[in-house]
Amino acid sequence: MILEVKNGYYGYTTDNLLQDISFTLGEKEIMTILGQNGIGKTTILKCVTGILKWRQGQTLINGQSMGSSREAQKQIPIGYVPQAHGLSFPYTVRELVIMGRARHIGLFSVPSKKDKIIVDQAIDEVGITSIRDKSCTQLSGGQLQLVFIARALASEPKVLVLDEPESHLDFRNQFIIINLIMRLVRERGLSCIMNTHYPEHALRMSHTTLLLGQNSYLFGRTKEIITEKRVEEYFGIKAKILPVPYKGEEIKAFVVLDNI
Ligand SMILES: Nc1ncnc2c1ncn2[C@@H]1O[C@H](COP(=O)(O)OP(=O)(O)OP(=O)(O)O)[C@@H](O)[C@H]1O
Repeated sequence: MILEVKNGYYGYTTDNLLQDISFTLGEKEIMTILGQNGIGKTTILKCVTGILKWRQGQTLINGQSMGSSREAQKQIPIGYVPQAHGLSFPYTVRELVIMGRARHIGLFSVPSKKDKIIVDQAIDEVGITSIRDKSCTQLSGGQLQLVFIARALASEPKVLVLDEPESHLDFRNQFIIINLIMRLVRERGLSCIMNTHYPEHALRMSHTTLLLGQNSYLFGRTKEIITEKRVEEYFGIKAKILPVPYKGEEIKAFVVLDNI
């Protein structure tokens, strides 16, 4: 196990938004977090990455508390990909990705040759070399999402944390992002935590799922968590989940029947 959250509580007011959240993330595992708008998915990611501090409970990295051990953070660096909104400052793609090297570059230093190689590798890995000198203000939503993923990769993370990376993208681009994340886990050996609004994406790509409800949550193997009954209970949606054989594997098709 590479990362663990133990009994996490968080609230923006005196009330707790998140209560007693616990889960584990294994090596080369993808975990998805599902739940309705405003339920607390982004807040969980911010607490996991240390942007927000758990009110109670903790994030453990390799068994060590992340808050108290800088060594643990160095051993298992976390790359964060926030929800991609448009940028108002016209950085080029390469300039934005170089920002991912911030923790490796001294305060008054300039990027080294090694930094630049790692940045170009990250740009290449997500397939945006042809636009690397373009201004980020001129990119499509899908391209900008790839730039944010490249920026996180440039930090050489062991764990990638992504906030709804496929939201606001068209059908094909959603799938390109999903495939990219699955490839990064397979080939780079990363582990990944990802928020999504799509149960079918969770079924397709994740090993484990945290299903967040108003005052409760479920965590476990994705195929055991995302069932027709749970989708009805947590989303108010009647759906069928059907097995579809493809390339020697079984993909789960998700068919929405009705809302209730
Ligand atoms: N900085 C903040 N200060 C006060 N309340 C906040 C803050 N950020 C988020 N909230 C509130 O906390 C709740 C959870 O927000 P969060 O963004 O974690 O939800 P989410 O599940 O990620 O939503 P979505 O699916 O719409 O992105 C919401 O009611 C939101 O309004």
